[in-house]
Amino acid sequence: MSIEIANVTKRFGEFVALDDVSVSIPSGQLTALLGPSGGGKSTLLRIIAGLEQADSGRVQIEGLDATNLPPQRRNVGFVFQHYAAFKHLSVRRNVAFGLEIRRRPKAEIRSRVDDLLALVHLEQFADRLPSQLSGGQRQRMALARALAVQPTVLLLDEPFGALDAKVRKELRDWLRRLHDEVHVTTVFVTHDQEEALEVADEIVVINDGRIEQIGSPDELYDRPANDFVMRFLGPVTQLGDRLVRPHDVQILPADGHEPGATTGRITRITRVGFEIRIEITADDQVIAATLTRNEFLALHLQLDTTVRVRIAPEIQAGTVAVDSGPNLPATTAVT
Ligand SMILES: Nc1ncnc2c1ncn2[C@@H]1O[C@H](COP(=O)(O)OP(=O)(O)OP(=O)(O)O)[C@@H](O)[C@H]1O
Repeated sequence: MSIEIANVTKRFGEFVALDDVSVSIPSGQLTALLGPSGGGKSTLLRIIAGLEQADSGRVQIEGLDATNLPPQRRNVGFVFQHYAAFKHLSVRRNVAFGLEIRRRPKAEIRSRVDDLLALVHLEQFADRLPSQLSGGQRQRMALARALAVQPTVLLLDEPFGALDAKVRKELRDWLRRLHDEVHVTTVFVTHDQEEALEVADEIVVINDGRIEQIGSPDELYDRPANDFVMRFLGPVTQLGDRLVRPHDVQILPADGHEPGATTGRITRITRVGFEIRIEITADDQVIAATLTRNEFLALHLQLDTTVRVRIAPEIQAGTVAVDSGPNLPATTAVT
């Protein structure tokens, strides 16, 4: 294990930001800390970095007890959402900075910086100033700079958070490919479930200062530990007393005899790109289902059609019992 967090608690005044958190982050993987705003993700990352001290608990990095070490002795590299580059230095000098202050030989610095600029595809921008780069290019420069000193661990706090959706998506793919090349243990904070599901090897879901679940994207999506994780990772709907993904709701003709189905009436049909979203009202419950266009056409569904719905039998494992509270709106996702 590369990073071991044991029983870490952090308070800000009376407020408990992290409540007895323990997690092991494996070496060489890309791990996402995922959760809603204010849940404690950044605080945990900053405690790993040494930028914040835990009130109690321990932090080990590659076998080294880092609990009381200052950031510069932890051998971690970090990148934040708003990266503070040296404005008056070229891209090349920014990337070289950590090596220069460590007084590495000039030839070594030059060759390492060339390699890094190639890795982040910024070779042709080496002599520009940071202000002459796009936001995405600047974040790539920040990553190259963090990697320059060969950190044991790379910590990224919403590194693409300030960029527009398209650039975010490009950088996300690019981070995955970069990681496949470099394999440095990487922990990144995100509140975007799609980003975590797409990029991470492992996801730690943090909410309200506690860990809700740790697992691979598939484990979390297919076997959520609880109501919270299920809602946070994607749209859900309630069928009877179960939470289920709308695409796991099966719509059947009204005259069938399949077990476990509820009769209802179609009260809304919306087409969104390749999927058709259908609302079925059964008793007082509004159930959301999504179908592909072909499934929809095959079923000859229209407004007011009476149908029967059930959770597709093969996916019972991917549902959770509703914890408490009133009926949910048809589709909800915590954001
Ligand atoms: N220096 C501080 N002083 C007081 N409260 C703080 C401080 N830093 C964080 N907090 C509080 O601790 C809680 C957790 O903050 P943290 O930044 O870790 O959350 P987060 O999950 O990263 O959220 P976000 O995605 O919004 O950054 C928040 O309620 C925040 O207001």
